[in-house]
Order: sequence, then structure tokens, then C-alpha cells
Amino acid sequence: MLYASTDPATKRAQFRERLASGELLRVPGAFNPLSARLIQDKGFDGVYISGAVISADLGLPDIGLTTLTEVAGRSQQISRMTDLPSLVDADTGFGEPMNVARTVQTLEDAGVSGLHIEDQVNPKRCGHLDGKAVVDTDTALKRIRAAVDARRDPNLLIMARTDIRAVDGLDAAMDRAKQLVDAGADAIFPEAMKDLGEFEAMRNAVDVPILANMTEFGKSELFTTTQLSNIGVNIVIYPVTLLRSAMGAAERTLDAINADGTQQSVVGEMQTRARLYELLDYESYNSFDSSVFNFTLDNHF
Ligand SMILES: C[C@](O)(C(=O)O)[C@H](CC(=O)O)C(=O)O
Ligand SMILES: [Mg+2]
Repeated sequence: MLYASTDPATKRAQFRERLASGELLRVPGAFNPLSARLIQDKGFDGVYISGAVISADLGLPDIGLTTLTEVAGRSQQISRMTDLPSLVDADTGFGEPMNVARTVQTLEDAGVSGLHIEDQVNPKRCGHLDGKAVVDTDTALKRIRAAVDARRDPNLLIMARTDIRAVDGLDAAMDRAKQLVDAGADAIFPEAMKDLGEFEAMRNAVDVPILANMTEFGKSELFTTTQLSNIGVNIVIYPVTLLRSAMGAAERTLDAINADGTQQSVVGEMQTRARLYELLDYESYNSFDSSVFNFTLDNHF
């Protein structure tokens, strides 16, 4: 009932343990708190909170328009709804290294288990688009040192994302990743790797967990969990996947109403009322207050 029962410190400790196991953790992006429930219900290992999704949700492109307050608010709403660890996209950290420090403490207070800070210049853009620019090494390392020093819970995972692959190539990406680890990064998110061989090279370049971003319509092929776990990738994110699926379904429904004058042809694809209520744990509100609960599955199909 209401929110998840696992507190943020426990989730962070569990996330660290799972990562240390070396197994591949599957982490889809939640586009709202309810979808975080679904991700947990389907047996996934964590919930990703995507900057691209938060912007798109507001009807905005992912070009650094969202504020720390907006990202922290959404992070709290999503994180508290699940017992799974949550990993949030903190973009460039919302400013200079001192802003990065404040970002880390604010997101820690929001209950996330980890966050990633990237080395793009401000304003950032989607990592799979052309024309990106990255900051110099000194600035990139300062962001990570500031992030690491700012956390109060040592289990809060500080992940460094580098976007340098698309700008200066794989060797530059491996060099930067090593430096980011030396600066204190707990994990590496190598953005826009071209193929599996590049992920493997990155895997061998650093001895901390690495993340693979399986975003659709981007620069990386969509590798399977078997392919990724075989080369030792630790986390796979599907950042915008559920939003794209839900929006695709919404378009088809609107088209059906336009074409047929009724949504009847797509009702079979919809989540049923019963399933929604199951996810909402409607029934347990009954024991709290029977005057509120009046739903039984019997009357619905
Ligand atoms: C992972 C990512 O940073 C995100 O915000 O979800 C994006 C995803 C996307 O735009 O497809 C990214 O830059 O890869
Ligand atoms: Mg992003």
C-alpha cells in the first residue's frame, strides 16, 4: 500500500551487492511512478530515471532545459514507488562543480540509489545525436570529484558517463574512463559505443562496473542480455523504451477512434482495469478503510 517499504539506504546497499556479483542487471526506464511498479512486478533489477523521458514528458526536447528541482521531484516520485534501486540521469550535473555537489545531495535526498554525471558541455543533448561537444579532462574530473565528495551515503553510486567516443573515438573514451575512475567514479557509462567489440574494449579498460545504453533509434545496435552479459557488462538500461511503447500504443488508439469512431478494435491490447488495480494494490486499501474500497474483480471482464 502507498509507497515501497524498502528505505533508500537499504536499496543502495542492495544495489552495491548486486553490482558486486558481476551479473547483468536489467534496468528499464520508468516513465512514471506506476511504470516503476510494473518494472518491479515483471522481475527486473532496477529502475532508470531518464533525462530524455523527463523532458519528453514535459513536451520538451532533451537539450538541458529541465531543472534540478524537476528531476529531483520526479526521482522522488518514482523511487519511493519501488523496492528496486533507481539510477537517475543527472545530465551534466546542472552547472559548475559546486552545482554538481548540490545536485548529488538533492538527488540523494530524493531517495535514488545512483546517478550519472556526463562530460558534455552545457547545454547537453541526447548522446546518440551528432554534433555533441565534451568538456576538457580537467573539468570532467572536477565534476566527478565534486560528486563523490558531496554524497553522505557512501553507497550512493556515482557513475561517470563519457560522451567522448562520438567526438574523439574509442581510445579517447577508454583514456577518459580510466581517469574518471581514478577521480572516484564507481561505475562507467560509455555513451554511443558503436559495436559489441567497443563495449568489450571498455570492459577491459576499467575494473569498475560498466553500463550499456540500449536506446532505440540510436548509434548502438540493440544487443541481447546474453551478448552483453557474455562480455561482462554489469547494467543494461532501456531508457526511453517504455515511453516509446506507450506513446506508440496511444497513437494507434487515437488512430482507431479516428478511423472507426470507437476504440473497440484496440481494447484487447489495453491493460485491463483489473490488472491496473492489481498493480495499484487496490485491495490492500480495503483493510485500511473498507469504506474506500469497493472494487471486486467479479463485476469486470
Ligand atoms: C540515456 C539518455 O541519456 C536518457 O536521457 O535516457 C539518452 C537516451 C536517448 O535519448 O535515447 C541518451 O542520451 O542516450
Ligand atoms: Mg539523458
